[in-house]
Amino acid sequence: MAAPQQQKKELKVLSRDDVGKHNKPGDLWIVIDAKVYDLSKFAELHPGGESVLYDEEIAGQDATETFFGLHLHEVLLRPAYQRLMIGEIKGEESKVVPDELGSRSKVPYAEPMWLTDNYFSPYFKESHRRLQKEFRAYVDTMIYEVAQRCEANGKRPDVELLQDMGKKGINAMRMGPGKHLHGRKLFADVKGEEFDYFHELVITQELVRMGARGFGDGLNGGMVIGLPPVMNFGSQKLKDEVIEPVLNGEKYICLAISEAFAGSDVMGMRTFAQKSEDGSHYILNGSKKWITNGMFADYFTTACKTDEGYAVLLVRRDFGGVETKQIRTSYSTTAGTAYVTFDNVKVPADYVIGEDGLGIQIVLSNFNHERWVMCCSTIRSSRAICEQLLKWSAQRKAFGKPLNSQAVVRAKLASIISQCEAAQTWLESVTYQMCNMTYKQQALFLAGQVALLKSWSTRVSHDVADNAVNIFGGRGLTKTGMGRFVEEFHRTYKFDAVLGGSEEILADLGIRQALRMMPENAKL
Ligand code: HEM
Repeated sequence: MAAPQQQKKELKVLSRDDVGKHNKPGDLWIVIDAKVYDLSKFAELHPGGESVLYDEEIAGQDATETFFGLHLHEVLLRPAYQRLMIGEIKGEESKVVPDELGSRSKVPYAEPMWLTDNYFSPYFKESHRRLQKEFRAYVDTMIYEVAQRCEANGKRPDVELLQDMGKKGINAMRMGPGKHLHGRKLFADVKGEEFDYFHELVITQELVRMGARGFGDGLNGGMVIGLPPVMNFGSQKLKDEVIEPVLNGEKYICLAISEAFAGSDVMGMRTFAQKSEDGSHYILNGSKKWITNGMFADYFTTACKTDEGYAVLLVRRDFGGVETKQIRTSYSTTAGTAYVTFDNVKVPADYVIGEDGLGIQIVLSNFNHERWVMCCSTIRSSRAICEQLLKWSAQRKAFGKPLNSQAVVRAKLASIISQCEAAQTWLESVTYQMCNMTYKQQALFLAGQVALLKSWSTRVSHDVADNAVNIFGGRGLTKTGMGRFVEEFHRTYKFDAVLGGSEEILADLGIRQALRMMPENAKL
């Protein structure tokens, strides 16, 4: 996960004896990793308290080991704390060097195998690798800080950022391969005609490394699931009105399917659209719940019942009668999760997406891809937590030894790392199938695979989150400091286990699909 970078500044060259003379209140220096910090004024502001700094093993001494047992290295890189650095110890070099922005981690298993030195992959070609490299640099330099800020203050992601992503073709790439990319200028000079699901996997997996789950969904999560019905089934008029403004970041869209009355059982929905006698419009009434980006969406891709069965309507906020209320979920309000009510909304008949009566097919056609995107993200987020654990268990000492010297800790690491590797390998194999199948074939042959993969991936996340908190201890339950990524993951991994079909429903779907395909001669 990226962090601010070290700034260059002129430092005094000092000896340990020089430092040792500054060891009391009002005159306090310490050494951390061969650098000298003047904490004289900071001591009383120190979030960990003043007294710990005056301990005789800390004040005027080398506090490296103690410091790294209690803080993330990024603390030292914050500009406010960089100013405390006044010197360096003569003849000594700092050992802890932060990863360059955009670089790959050298921690084993921190990157998927295809991205790790000395390993090979049949799937990822030069353009995937170029995209990964350039997009990681973009995420680290342009998105990371915004993500942390919005995750904390709950405000929607910066419109300027979404528009910049629009200009660079990133929003369009997040919609997956297709004609919408042909001839379009894309990020990292990827050719639209060559863009495949592995490019999309790269973008999705790079985005979630930030560890800010609410922000990740706020960052046009609604577009990823709400725009495909318009792109795949909408009339030319709707496509012309909606697609480009949404991809440019000028307008926002969300998918409004789930209700207080119906979650995974979409057919149980109650929102109803009554067609007018002259057929010119519908009157829509009902409510939708847990609608990602609903708070700031201009368009709502809305599933509802009609006299024909089910339909999907494109509802514009400015039709009137649409109200959105913020739902406070366990992740940040930056995702704009809304409770949406439609109160006698007059929807022109040409805002039906596809045909009235075919709503369920449209809704279902979107699910496979949506679930696959969730697999990409939950599997990569789990890996990012494994990286935190590998680092923490090497850095933290308990009972006089690093945590990783305990066999029980190593056994936990072995179990969750193996699961992450297996999940990524399955994901890449499914992705390869997607690259070689039509959308229809995917629905036929991969719905079960994707359902099982998603169901299992979130079981893996569950195991990772559970073990991560146990290894991090209280810090894994703390929103600031060393365990903040673990705390955030533990609080939010369940979103993937529930959204897009809950774990149990999807596991069952996977098996029902398999049973349907059982050969006749294998049935008793
Ligand atoms: C440049 C020097 C230091 C800076 C800038 C600094 C900064 C911080 C910050 C920002 C926190 C809040 C938690 C976090 O964000 O990680 C914290 C907590 C803490 N610090 Fe420091 N600190 C420094 C040195 C030290 C030293 C030398 C000690 C040695 C005892 C220490 C002991 C603690 C403790 C015990 C906590 C509470 C940790 C917890 O709740 O888990 N700090 N410090």
